[in-house]
Amino acid sequence: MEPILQIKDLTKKYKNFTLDHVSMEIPQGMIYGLVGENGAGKTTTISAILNMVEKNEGTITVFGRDYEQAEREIKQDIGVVIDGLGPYSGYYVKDIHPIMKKIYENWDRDLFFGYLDSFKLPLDKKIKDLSKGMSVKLNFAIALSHHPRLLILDEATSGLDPVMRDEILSLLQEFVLDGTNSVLLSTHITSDLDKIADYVMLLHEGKVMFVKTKEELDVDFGILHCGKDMFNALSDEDIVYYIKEEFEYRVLIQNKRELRASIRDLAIDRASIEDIMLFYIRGKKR
Ligand SMILES: Nc1ncnc2c1ncn2[C@@H]1O[C@H](COP(=O)(O)OP(=O)(O)OP(=O)(O)O)[C@@H](O)[C@H]1O
Repeated sequence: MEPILQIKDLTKKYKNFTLDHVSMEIPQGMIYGLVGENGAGKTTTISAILNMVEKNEGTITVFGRDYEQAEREIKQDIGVVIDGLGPYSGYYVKDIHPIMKKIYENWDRDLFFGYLDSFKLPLDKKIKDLSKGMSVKLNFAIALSHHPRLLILDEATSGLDPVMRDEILSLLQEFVLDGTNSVLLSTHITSDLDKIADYVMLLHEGKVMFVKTKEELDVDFGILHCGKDMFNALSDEDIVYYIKEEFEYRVLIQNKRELRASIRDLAIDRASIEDIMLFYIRGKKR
């Protein structure tokens, strides 16, 4: 099956920052999470995909077509939640329908009003008077109501309370359920990715630190707390990164299962995406 999105060697140079040869492939039916510290390059990646900033190098293929050459057609099949609804702030919620109908060939009136209803969004409220959560929900309703095949979200769930976030995460899982749609989302809230991501890419200072399936992260990685003797007994291949604390070593290990089988009574904790990210950014290589 053709990937929904394919990026090869995407490079964008700013004065003090380079997004450095980022490549990614999002298969159909997958949720792909982009994580990294502030300034890692997540928004730059998404902006370059959407041709909102000019890239220096690289190719971007969406639905099998070169993005630059077929941007108008491709955009008809992409739903985007990347910033607020600034340009529409003076409009009422109900005004969005006639505007979007002109933009999207597949705009689905019933679907849109269905979302407004299920999100309990008031039709007669001005967009600038919506709460943060309400405007995020409206943004999602807009992004989904033209039957896109790819959703691109930049920090879309930050600022939402846990109940609303959960609702949105369920919506995303539903969106990819038929196996043909995909989602690319960047977030600081790594626990969201623990819940729903199929793939995770960690960006650090413009570079890709890793791309792993969620299953690989769960099955391979673990955190071992140990003393010096045990640390010295580990092989270099087992240690991804380590952090030396005052009284112990904290070690991000890979090959969790093999290690458990070969060394008895080893206490290995589960590594969340946040743990893994911290080790990759703050940890040391042996
Ligand atoms: N227009 C610009 N001109 C110069 N530098 C820029 C520009 N836009 C972004 N940058 C720089 O690029 C780097 C990456 O920024 P980017 O917004 O992509 O990071 P991010 O991972 O999305 O961060 P955050 O999590 O804080 O949103 C930063 O150092 C930022 O200052």
